Amino acid sequence: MANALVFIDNPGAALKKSSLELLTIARSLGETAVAITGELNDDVAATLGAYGATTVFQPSVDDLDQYLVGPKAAYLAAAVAASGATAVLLDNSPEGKEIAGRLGIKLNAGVITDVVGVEADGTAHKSVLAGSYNTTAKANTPVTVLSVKANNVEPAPAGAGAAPATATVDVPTDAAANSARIAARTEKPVSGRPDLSDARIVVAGGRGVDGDFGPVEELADALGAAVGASRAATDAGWIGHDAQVGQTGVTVSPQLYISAGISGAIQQKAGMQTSKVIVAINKDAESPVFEIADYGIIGDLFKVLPQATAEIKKRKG
Ligand SMILES: Cc1cc2nc3c(=O)[nH]c(=O)nc-3n(C[C@H](O)[C@H](O)[C@H](O)COP(=O)(O)OP(=O)(O)OC[C@H]3O[C@@H](n4cnc5c(N)ncnc54)[C@H](O)[C@@H]3O)c2cc1C
Repeated sequence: MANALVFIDNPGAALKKSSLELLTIARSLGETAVAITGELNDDVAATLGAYGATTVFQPSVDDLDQYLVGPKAAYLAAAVAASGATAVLLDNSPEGKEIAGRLGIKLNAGVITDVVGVEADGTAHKSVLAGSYNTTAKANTPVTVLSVKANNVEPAPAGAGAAPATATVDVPTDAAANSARIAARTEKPVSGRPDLSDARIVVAGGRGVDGDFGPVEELADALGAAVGASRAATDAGWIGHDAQVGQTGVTVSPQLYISAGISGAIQQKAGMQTSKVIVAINKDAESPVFEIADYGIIGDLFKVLPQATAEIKKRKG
C-alpha cells in the first residue's frame, strides 16, 4: 500500500522540477504512487522509478483535459482509493489548489495549501500572511491533501529504482456530469524561459520600468531566469498578466528574486516573500521593498540592470 500519492497533470516528455520536488517529499512519507493524466512515456516512467515511485496510475478515460478540474478531482479520489494513500501531494498552482479543495470535499480530507515543507509524519509547514509567518499544521483526517509550493526542497532521486508498475483507475462515469467543458484553447507563445512558478531565479519589473521590459528581460536571459512583474506593470499592458507575481498573480519561491522598479506593496510581497534571496533595485531609498530585501541597490534600474547583465555575461565568458 502506498503512503503518498503524487498527482502529475500531463507530465509530457520530461518531468518538471516541481514534480521531482513532490516526488522527493512523497518518498520521505513512505511508499510512493503517482497518478498522472495524459501519456506516460518511457523516459518519464524511468524518472518516476528513479524517484522511488512504485506504481503509476492512469485514468480509464482520455478526455479529462477537455474539462476544467472537476473530473480530475474525481479521478484522483479514485486513485487514492486504489492506492490506499494517506497523503496526496499536488503542485500549488491555482489548478492544483482547486483540485486539492475538491478532492478534500470528496474524501472528507484535511487540505493544507501553500505548503513549504512536510515532515515524515505528515505535519506540514506553510507560509501565511504574505509570507510574514510560517505555521505548522497537521490534518486529523485519515487522508491529508497537500498543495506544495515549488523550490522548497532539492529534488533527489532514490537511486537506480525499478520501473514502476502501471495500473488503470476507473474514472466514475458521472465525473464530468456537472463540469464545464473547455470550448477552445489558445497556445501560449513559447518564450524559451523557465516557468515563472518554478523558476530558480526570477527577475521582475514594476511601474519603474516605464513600459520598457528590455533591461529586465536581458538580465533574465543572462541568468536563465523567468520574467515576473508587478500588477502595475501588467495592468499597464507592458507585459502579459501571466507574468504577474503577487496575491492575485503567481506565487513564486525562487532561490533568487530580483525586483526592479517595484515598491513592494503587501499584495506583491504575498507572491514572492518566501524567495530565498531578494535583491531590490529602486531609486527611492525609502521604498518599502528594502524592508524585505536581503540586498538593496538604490539606483536607476536602467543603469543598474544593464551593468549587472554585462558583468554576468563577462563572467560566463
Ligand atoms: C486586491 C488587490 C490585489 C492586488 N494584487 C497584486 C498582485 O498580485 N501583484 C502586485 O504586484 N500588485 C498587486 N496589487 C497592487 C499593489 O497594491 C500595488 O499597487 C502594485 O504592486 C504596485 O506596483 P509597483 O510596485 O510596480 O508600482 P509602484 O508602487 O508605483 O512602485 C514603482 C516603484 O518603482 C520605483 N522606480 C521608478 N522608476 C525607477 C527607476 N528608473 N529605477 C528604479 N526604481 C524606479 C519607484 O521608486 C517605486 O518604488 C493588488 C492590489 C489590490 C487592491
